Amino acid sequence: MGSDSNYQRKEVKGEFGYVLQDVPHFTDYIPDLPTYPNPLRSNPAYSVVKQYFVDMDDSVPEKVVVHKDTARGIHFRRAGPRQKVYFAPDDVHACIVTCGGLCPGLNTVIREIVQSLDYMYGVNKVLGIDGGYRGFYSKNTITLTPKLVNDIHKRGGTILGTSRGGHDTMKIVDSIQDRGINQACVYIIGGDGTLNGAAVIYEEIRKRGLKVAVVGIPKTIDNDIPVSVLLPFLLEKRVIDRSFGFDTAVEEAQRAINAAHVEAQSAENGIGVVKLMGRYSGFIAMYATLASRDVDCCLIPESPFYLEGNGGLFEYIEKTLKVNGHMVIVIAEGAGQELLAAKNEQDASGNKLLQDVGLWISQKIKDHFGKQDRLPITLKYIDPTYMIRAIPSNAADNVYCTLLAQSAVHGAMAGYTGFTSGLVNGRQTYIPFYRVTEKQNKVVITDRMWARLLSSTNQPSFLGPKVDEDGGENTGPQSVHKLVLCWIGIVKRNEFSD
Ligand SMILES: Nc1ncnc2c1ncn2[C@@H]1O[C@H](COP(=O)(O)OP(=O)(O)O)[C@@H](O)[C@H]1O
Ligand SMILES: O=P(O)(O)OC[C@H]1O[C@](O)(COP(=O)(O)O)[C@@H](O)[C@@H]1O
Ligand SMILES: [Mg+2]
Repeated sequence: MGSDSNYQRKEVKGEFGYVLQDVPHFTDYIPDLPTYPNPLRSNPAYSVVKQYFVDMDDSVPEKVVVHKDTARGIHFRRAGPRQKVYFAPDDVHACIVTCGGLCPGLNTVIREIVQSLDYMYGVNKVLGIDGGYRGFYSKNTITLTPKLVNDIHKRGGTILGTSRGGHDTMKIVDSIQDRGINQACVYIIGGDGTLNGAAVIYEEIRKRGLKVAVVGIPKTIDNDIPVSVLLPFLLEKRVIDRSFGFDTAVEEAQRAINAAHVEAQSAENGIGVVKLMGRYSGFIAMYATLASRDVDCCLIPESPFYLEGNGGLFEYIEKTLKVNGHMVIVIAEGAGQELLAAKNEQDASGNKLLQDVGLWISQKIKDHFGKQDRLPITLKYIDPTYMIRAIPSNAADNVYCTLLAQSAVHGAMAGYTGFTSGLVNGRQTYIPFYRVTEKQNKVVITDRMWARLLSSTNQPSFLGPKVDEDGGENTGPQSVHKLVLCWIGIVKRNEFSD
């Protein structure tokens, strides 16, 4: 195997097009480091488990669907404990920070990092950074012990607090140095913005030659973690299977959709509108729609829509009300923003501040059907936005958070740095920062999942009027089936989908 590593990227190439997109290691920039046997070797819980330690050559493929003549492709380092560690338990300090918006499971990740460090590696100097990145230099730290964090997974939010914007990389790295922490693991839990920040912190730490592992744990309720790869037809596919908290958020969204459905069903021409989170990516709306089966129309930022005319939303609403007598519309907060008056404002982190598209669309529907008593409708608007992210994580997310946190702890103790832990094709891996900072993950509307949704709701594609073979206009739900078949054809040819 040949290796071509540089400061930014560390790639190992093997036979048949094998590529390992490796993560940085202390030994890349600090010579002659001592190593220690992994304390897990004498831990009764692990010493009986055969092959508990991960083989150095284990890697996980980014793509599992392959053809017989395709190259082996990109791989990531498999996560898990190594035979040797680069920290002696008594020497190492750890700290944990949570940044950005809330997400179910933050407390579970904090709890598991603290407990894994102590129970598996004997590390008991763990500090919590208060209130996001700026807490490194503007607030007192919180001492975290297994006892203190024992019950926190039952609570929503983050016990450490969080914030957007306003951080200074130099001051953060200075504060790590000033505290006299010369051997440290910094666990940074956050979304796309946070991980961009973590990549810069890692670079500064490396520039200063510090033995400080910078480890990210990807958090985003929107599932927009930007790990993507360019594929044929310029389509993108995410690498991380899903982000923690997403499952919980989708489950909670069902409650709002159910309420909207009950309200709509109980009124003549009842319409329930539910707004869900998703600033740039409509994953929550898409999965909540697929899960609920009560939704007749799902609108997401990636798929532009229009209201009036053939194939438009109003026409579809009218048809659905005539056939079913009621309907439910789910709209992601970032959908249709181009139809609203531009605001051009940003939050402290530089994220676009959105207009309330739920209120806007509800009013538009009321105005349209109220015009000349066109169709008497009853519309109820439900906005559960913050409710779906302020709750504790469900069982599946709790398990997922535990694995992410344990993987992160194993990786840092083994001397890896500048990486995030992440589930790839069902396996825990270490992913270099540059893969999570290059792009934003979005619903691909030419992907099989969106086709499944269109087949399930039978909603229009909003791709504009289409002309039939016989020359007539063919718009709305009927043409969706053709579109779906066409997409499935593309998917089958390219196999980029799941
Ligand atoms: N492009 C960026 N480069 C460096 N740091 C960033 C960047 N975007 C955001 N940050 C920092 O990350 C933190 C959280 O970012 P934000 O976008 O609010 O949340 P999230 O990480 O959940 O996307 C903020 O403190 C902000 O200063
Ligand atoms: O917390 P705020 O500033 O109101 O932001 C709301 C935004 O936070 C989110 O819940 C998550 O965004 P982040 O992943 O950037 O934290 C978005 O869905 C939503 O648009
Ligand atoms: Mg974000």
